[in-house]
Amino acid sequence: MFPRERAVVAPGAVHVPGWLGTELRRRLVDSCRAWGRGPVPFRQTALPGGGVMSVRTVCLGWHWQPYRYSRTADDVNGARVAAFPRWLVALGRRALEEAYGEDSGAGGYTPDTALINFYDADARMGMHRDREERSTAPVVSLSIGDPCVFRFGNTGTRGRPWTDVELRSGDLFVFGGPSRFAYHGVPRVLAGTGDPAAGLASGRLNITLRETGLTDPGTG
Ligand SMILES: O=C(O)CCC(=O)C(=O)O
Ligand SMILES: [Fe+2]
Repeated sequence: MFPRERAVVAPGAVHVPGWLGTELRRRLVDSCRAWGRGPVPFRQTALPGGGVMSVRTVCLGWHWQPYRYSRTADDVNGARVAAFPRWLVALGRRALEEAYGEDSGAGGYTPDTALINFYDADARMGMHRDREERSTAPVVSLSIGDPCVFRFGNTGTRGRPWTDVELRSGDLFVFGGPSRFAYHGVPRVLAGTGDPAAGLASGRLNITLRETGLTDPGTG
């Protein structure tokens, strides 16, 4: 086993292998299970073209649906999504500091939404940009469970050039700065055993933390 090296995949896009220890992975798995019990369950997102995403998703703070955020999960059960917890803000700040260093402005990072995606062995995610946010703050991505191929492209087109990165359990990937609005996707999940030590028997969890830049109507 060779230690995997941290890598700057594109300007502002940093991969830090094995960043999450067992305790945090376990806490995240437990928390994701609890969030999936309500107020809004995991759902396969319906796309405007009639398709359905293969991943199962639940959101915190703000609910994402193609292609906007709202406080209530209008395409699921209409409930207001669970609050975005303070400890995830702190984790997001630590992640930015890890990726970009001490003077990265991580202290001002205040993610207010998380998209939690569960991939079974056949799930994937097409090339897309995270662009419903009204903030240019970085996206912090945490992976737990089965490895996957994460395809990180460019800001101009869905196509090449791109770099394929294997994301494994515990890996951190941050994309900000010139890479914030780059295309990316998950062409495949690699056969694996989940992460039994973290309490995930199979599949892959990915959690992205983001700043929406949104405020509730009437609150400023
Ligand atoms: O699963 C991943 O690693 C990426 C997820 C993603 O791109 C998204 O939720 O927008
Ligand atoms: Fe994304």
